[in-house]
Amino acid sequence: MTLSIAYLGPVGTYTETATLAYTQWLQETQGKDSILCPYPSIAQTLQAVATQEADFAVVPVENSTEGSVTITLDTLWQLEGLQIQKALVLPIHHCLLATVSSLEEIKTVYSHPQALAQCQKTLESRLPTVQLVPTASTAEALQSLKTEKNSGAIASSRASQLYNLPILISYLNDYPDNCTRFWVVGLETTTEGKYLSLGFSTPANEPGALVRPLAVFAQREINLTRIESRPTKRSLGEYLFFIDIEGSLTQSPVQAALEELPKYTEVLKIFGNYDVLSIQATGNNK
Ligand SMILES: O=C(O)C(=O)Cc1ccccc1
Repeated sequence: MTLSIAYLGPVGTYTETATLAYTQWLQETQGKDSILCPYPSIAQTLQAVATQEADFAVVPVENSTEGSVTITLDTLWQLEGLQIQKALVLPIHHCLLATVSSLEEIKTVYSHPQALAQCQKTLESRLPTVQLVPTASTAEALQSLKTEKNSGAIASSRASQLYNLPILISYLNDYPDNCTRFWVVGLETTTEGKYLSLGFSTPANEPGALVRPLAVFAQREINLTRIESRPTKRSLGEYLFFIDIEGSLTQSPVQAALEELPKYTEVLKIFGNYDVLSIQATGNNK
């Protein structure tokens, strides 16, 4: 059976690069074939799995420079039954693509908001007067280069090759170790792996409301690797908390912590237990 994998398209996005590395891993370790299905937004990519249009979705979740991709956290919270199957870490190396030959000719730069943010200092110093315009993905930004002469787009060198567009600046990142973590999401419940992600709301806005659920892990020497808050969207100042821990559902301290956690949470969602696949930056996947 060929697996279908939804990703933020079109062809040439960083998410596609991460997805291709995952399909290669699926082929090499499990002998499974897969096809890639591009979607126009991260929310639609995740919905494709929730509605069983696709078997898996690959979505960006966090960047080392810019932090969380909030639409991924919000959509994962809203949709029922999604489970993280794996995390993928991809080094991100941004380029400025343009058809004009000098920087002075560029009036507008298009890209995904994460890419614009990851290059903001460099843009400020090298292109201080340009207008920055967000697009649904880095590859989507390349459409503007066709229609608008004085425009540039931030995308990968792979996208430059695929769309046959010249690179005007080959290194645009503010920070050299710029990496993005992606999650592979499916419907199958996951029960083992090095990391576990969960989200919860707290029953009351009172002293200790957050420390109590966190202490459940600390008391058992379970390490937290990340915490992120998001508004509940019900009222100002009310939050959901997303946490990642180091641990597997096969370990009894983790099982005990998860049994105790409902005492101190209002809604609790376990998003999955998974391992990480680090993707090397090569000529093919940059
Ligand atoms: O727009 C893309 O290419 C994406 O895959 C989203 C993204 C943007 C910037 C860094 C990592 C992922």
